[in-house]
Amino acid sequence: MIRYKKLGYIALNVTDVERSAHFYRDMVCLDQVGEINEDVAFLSSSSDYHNLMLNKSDKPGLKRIGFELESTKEWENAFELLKKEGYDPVEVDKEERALLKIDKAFRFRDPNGVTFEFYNKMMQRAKPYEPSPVRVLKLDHVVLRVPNLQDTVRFFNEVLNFKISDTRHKPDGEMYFAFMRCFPNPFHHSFGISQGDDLRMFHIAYKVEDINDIGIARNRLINLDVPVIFGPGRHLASGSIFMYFLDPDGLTLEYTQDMEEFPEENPREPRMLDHTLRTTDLWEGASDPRIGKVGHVEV
Ligand SMILES: CC(C)C(=O)/C=C/C(C(=O)O)=C(/O)C(=O)O
Ligand SMILES: [Fe+2]
Repeated sequence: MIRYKKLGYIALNVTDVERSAHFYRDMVCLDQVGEINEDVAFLSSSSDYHNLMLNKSDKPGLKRIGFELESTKEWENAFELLKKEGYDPVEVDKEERALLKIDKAFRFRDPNGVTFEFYNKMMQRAKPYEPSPVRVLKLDHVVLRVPNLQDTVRFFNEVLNFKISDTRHKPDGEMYFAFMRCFPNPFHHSFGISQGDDLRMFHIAYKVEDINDIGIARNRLINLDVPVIFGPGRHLASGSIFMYFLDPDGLTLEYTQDMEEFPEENPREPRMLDHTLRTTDLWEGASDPRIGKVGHVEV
C-alpha cells in the first residue's frame, strides 16, 4: 500500500502570472522563489523549494496536484503498482524535474482525467521561511468537485491508499463530500472531493498559525478590496477555523487553522455528517455564491 509524506505542491493556471505571483506573495504571504516571468512563477510556504507553481493560461484553475511520497522506495513501489493497475504512470523528464527542483517524479491521471504527480523529494531552501504578517505554516489541502464521487473516492481509497476521515450526506443518505488523508500523514484532509455537475477545482487551503493570523489576514484583504467570501467560521468536520477569499482570477483560497490529526494506528472511524449549514460552519455564517465558481481543471 502506498505511503505518503504530504500534499507537496499545486500547479495552478492563471491568466496573468505576474499579477498572481504578487498576490500570492504580498497578500497570501508566501515566499517568491526565483524570478517571475510571464509564463511561470514559483512560491513556497515551507523549506521546500516551492509548494505553488503558477502557469500562464487563459483558463484559470488547476493544472496538476503533486504529492510527496514517504521515501524513494515508496515512490518506486507506487510506480509499479499504478503500472500494474493500468494507470500508465509516465516519468517526468530531466529538464522538467530540474525546473521543479524534484529528484524523481511520475504523472498519471485519476478517473476524472486530473493529473497527479508523485515525487520522492524536492530541493530544500537554504533561507528559512519566515512568513509575515500572516504566519502561513504550510500548503494544507485541495478540494475538487467531480461528476462521479463514488468512483473517485473508491480510486483514492482502494488504489492510492488515501483514508476517509469523514463523509457528508444529503437527507436521502447519498454521500456528496469525502474528506481524505494521504496515509500516514495525520491531517484530517489534504484532499477533499465533492459531488458536482462538472469537474472543477473548489479551493486550495493554507494552514496558518492561529486565529490572530486569520484576523490580520481578513483586515488586510478587506482593506485592499480582495473579496472575503465566507468566514471566519468553524468547520465541524476537521474542527478547523476557516476563512475563504478570492485570488485575482476568482479562484477560491482558504486559510485554515487547527485541523484534527489522526494516529497511524487505531484511528477513529469516519463519521457520516449531515448537509446542514451548522456542519459546514458551526458559527452559521453566510457563504457567497462566488465560492468555487472559477476553477477550470486542465485534462
Ligand atoms: C463545504 C464542506 C462540505 C465542508 O464541510 C468543508 C469542511 C472543511 C473542513 O472541515 O476543514 C474544509 O476544509 C473544506 O472543504 O473547505
Ligand atoms: Fe477547505
